[in-house]
Amino acid sequence: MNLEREIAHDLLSIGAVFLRPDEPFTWASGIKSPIYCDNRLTLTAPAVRTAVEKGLVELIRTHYPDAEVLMGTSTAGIAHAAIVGHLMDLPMGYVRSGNKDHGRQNRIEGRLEKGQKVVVVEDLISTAGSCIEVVEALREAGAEVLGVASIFTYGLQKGLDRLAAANVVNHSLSNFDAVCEVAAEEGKIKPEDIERLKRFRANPSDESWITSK
Ligand SMILES: O=P(O)(O)OC[C@H]1O[C@H](OP(=O)(O)OP(=O)(O)O)[C@H](O)[C@@H]1O
Ligand SMILES: O=C(O)c1cc(=O)[nH]c(=O)[nH]1
Repeated sequence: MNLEREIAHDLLSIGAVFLRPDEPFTWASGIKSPIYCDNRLTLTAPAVRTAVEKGLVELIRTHYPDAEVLMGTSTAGIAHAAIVGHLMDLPMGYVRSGNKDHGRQNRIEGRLEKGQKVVVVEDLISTAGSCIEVVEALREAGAEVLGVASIFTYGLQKGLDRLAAANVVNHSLSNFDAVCEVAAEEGKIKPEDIERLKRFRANPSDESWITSK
């Protein structure tokens, strides 16, 4: 099994992937979705957490060998950035969603020198809005952002277009297609629901999948 399928299997095995076409989730972007992938649950499942963090280490070594600092996205990316930073013996910090309104009023936490080569650690990419905001804050602070390392991506066209427009590279351990494939093989999803999921992924703003079965 390749890594994206192994991680898909791991996420499914701990119940981190919720398929609920009849009772849609609302994503951070406001999109109504038949699927929600809760990577936060990997933190409380040590065997899967180990697979995820080792995967992220390999991904960063392969795609961003010059990384000098890891920066987690708030909040779900922070723990992963901390664990991977520890495993790679790299400095780690995180980027808040906005400036803190007391203390040092930081948005970026941890020391960051101008010109340092940074990899952003994100748990999940839907529309890519969150990770692009983080990259922009880091660039504004003078960092050279090598790219994003994430656990899961939906591969939505909107996300891909936004990443390209912002000149941000992303590499993910697993993705929507791998989860659908493995879930179907393991009997964890009904064939008719796969069709609805695929229609959703092709065009999330067309909500006709909600009423059709
Ligand atoms: O690609 P996007 O459309 O930006 O969506 C993905 C983001 O949404 C989730 O975070 P959420 O806002 O739920 O906050 P959390 O990390 O604090 O749980 C997830 O952890 C990503 O950061
Ligand atoms: O876009 C989101 O908010 C989102 C989607 C998803 O599947 N999982 C998650 O944690 N956030």
